[in-house]
Amino acid sequence: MPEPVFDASGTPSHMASICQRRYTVFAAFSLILSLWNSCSVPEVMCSLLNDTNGLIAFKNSVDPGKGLNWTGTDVCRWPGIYCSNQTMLRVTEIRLPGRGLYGTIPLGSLGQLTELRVMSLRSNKLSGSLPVDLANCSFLRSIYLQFNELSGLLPRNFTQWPNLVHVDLSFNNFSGPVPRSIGGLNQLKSLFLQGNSLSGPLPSINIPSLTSFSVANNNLSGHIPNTSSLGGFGRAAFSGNSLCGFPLQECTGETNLPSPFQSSASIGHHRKLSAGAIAGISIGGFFLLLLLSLVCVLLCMHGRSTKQNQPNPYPLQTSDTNAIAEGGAVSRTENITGVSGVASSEPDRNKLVFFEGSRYAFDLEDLLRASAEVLGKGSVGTAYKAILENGSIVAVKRLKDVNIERMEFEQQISGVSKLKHENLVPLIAYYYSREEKLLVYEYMTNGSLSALLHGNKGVSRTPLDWDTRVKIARGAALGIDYLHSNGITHGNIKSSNILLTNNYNSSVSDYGLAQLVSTTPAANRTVGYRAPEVTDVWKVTQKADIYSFGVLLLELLTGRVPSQASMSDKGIDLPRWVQSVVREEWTAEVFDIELTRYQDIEEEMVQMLQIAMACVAPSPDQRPSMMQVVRMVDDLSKIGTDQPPKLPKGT
Ligand SMILES: Nc1ncnc2c1ncn2[C@@H]1O[C@H](COP(=O)(O)OP(=O)(O)OP(=O)(O)O)[C@@H](O)[C@H]1O
Repeated sequence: MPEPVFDASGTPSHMASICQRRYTVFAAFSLILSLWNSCSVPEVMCSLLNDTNGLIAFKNSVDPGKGLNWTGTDVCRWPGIYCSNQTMLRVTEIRLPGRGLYGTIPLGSLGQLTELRVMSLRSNKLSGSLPVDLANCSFLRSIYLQFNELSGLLPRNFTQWPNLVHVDLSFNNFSGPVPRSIGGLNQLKSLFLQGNSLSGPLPSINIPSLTSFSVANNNLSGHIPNTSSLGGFGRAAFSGNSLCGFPLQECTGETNLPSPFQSSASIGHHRKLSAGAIAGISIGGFFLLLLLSLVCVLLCMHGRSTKQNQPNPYPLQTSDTNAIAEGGAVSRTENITGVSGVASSEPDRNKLVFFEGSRYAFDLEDLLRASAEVLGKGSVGTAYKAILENGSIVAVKRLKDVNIERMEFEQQISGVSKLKHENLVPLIAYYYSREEKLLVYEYMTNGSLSALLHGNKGVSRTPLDWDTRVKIARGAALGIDYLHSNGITHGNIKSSNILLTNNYNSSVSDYGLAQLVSTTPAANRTVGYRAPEVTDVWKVTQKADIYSFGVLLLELLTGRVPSQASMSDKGIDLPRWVQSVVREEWTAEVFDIELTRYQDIEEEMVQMLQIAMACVAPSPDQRPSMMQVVRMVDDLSKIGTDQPPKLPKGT
């Protein structure tokens, strides 16, 4: 029975047990070496020496910056190395995610850890191919090597690790075929190979235990094998390849048929092209290019003259980046709304209706003169950031497809305007005309939680620390609880609808819109947050909101994007994935790599995970109410007490 990673106090439990039964194996490293050389000691000691030597070889190769603080003679005390007394204190786990490891895993290193169960080296910069002697680690259950720069072929014979349960090799540079032998891993629960350069057909994988799977964004081609275990995974698991068949589009003609023979045939054909043919193609290509350039130049010249003569009434819709780059005020006839100062025939076309207690003082004219940039396009319309001449900044949501009469619109919006809470984005004003419906909100300076978590993954990224994540979760929970206690269902809880101020106070946006735009088709709404019982996206219950909030908590904990409706899907089914993870011994693997830098947060993270899992319970009745969620988050965060902030490790 595998041990849990954390015990009740949040301390790694195997570490605790190891500490109890730890014995000093060797007095000094020199002694280790002399023992190794003579090897007249019992076999277990030799094996332990192999572990030590293997780890030293690994460190020497991948830790040039000497970031691994592996000192002392007892490998079981080295950070990231775990032993088990069940295996006579042999190394059973190596967990070094995000430790800046760099270089290749050499032969004679990890391949010496013959009792290894868990190899977690994700999010490093490991490169080169996997050493063949990893075959010696025949007890391996979990391999996490995602987000490295590993390359070469995948091991041909995966059945050399018959106990494998979790394999994540995603986001590396592996090439060549997906080995058929994977199909023989009958305990496998998760297989992630997405984001590599794997090619050829997808072999038949029929493993009943498989619950998580992706081969997206490789170069695979041909039919998706029609097996019962692959049939349950959505399109996103296969997208970004040249695959066809369920759940992607049907295979048509020869183009989608398994390709190894086709491609080798066509390569052969290319090789046989004569020099004359090549010259002909080159000359033809040159003239075609010349012709295309000419057409482009003519089109550009024509475009410019048209622009000068005819003002575009919707500049931000058609050329967002130009509008931002030009940065100028939008003129009266070229404005956010598209409402020309002279075009509308409605008597109160200029009326921007402010709600009671608004601290803003501007009218439609001012809004039309504001400079604007597109914040994003959502399912109900486009959102703009508008900077008014008096310096005020507001967010303007230009609703599309609102087909209700003025009176009904005003009634609905007046109800929405009465919802006032520090964790709701304040609605300031609205505008209604036959052509345009606008909602004006307070602008939230720190953008959305989605952008904060998933945007800017470059070196300039500021990590989102644990306390801030808890603060954001709590604010969002309070906002949703306020809506629920007023009988309102949000219907679209997701990270792009949680907006943040400078101090990371979080507010819920887009509340009360479901009623306004009920006629809008909602095909492109995000599905990753949708509760399983919801079949009509506009008819959601408060319990479905709680499910969505649970997914949002999982997003905060894992840093992963929940699966999207769109085909450019980077996400996964978060509740399903996390469930499969926590059933195993590797709870620690779910947490965002960014969080591993902070001290003393394991217990809180595990508690937050429990709250999230309660929220995403498949049955609505089993989910807590939002008020209970707020209480649980409060218990966990103890916000307002004198808790010191969580510091990065090593400080
Ligand atoms: N008041 C605001 N302050 C700052 N940014 C905002 C504001 N309102 C919306 N945004 C940002 O504008 C973008 C578009 O928002 P919008 O609500 O129109 O679409 P969405 O949230 O992406 O999708 P959906 O329509 O399904 O809610 C999002 O990135 C959102 O974070």
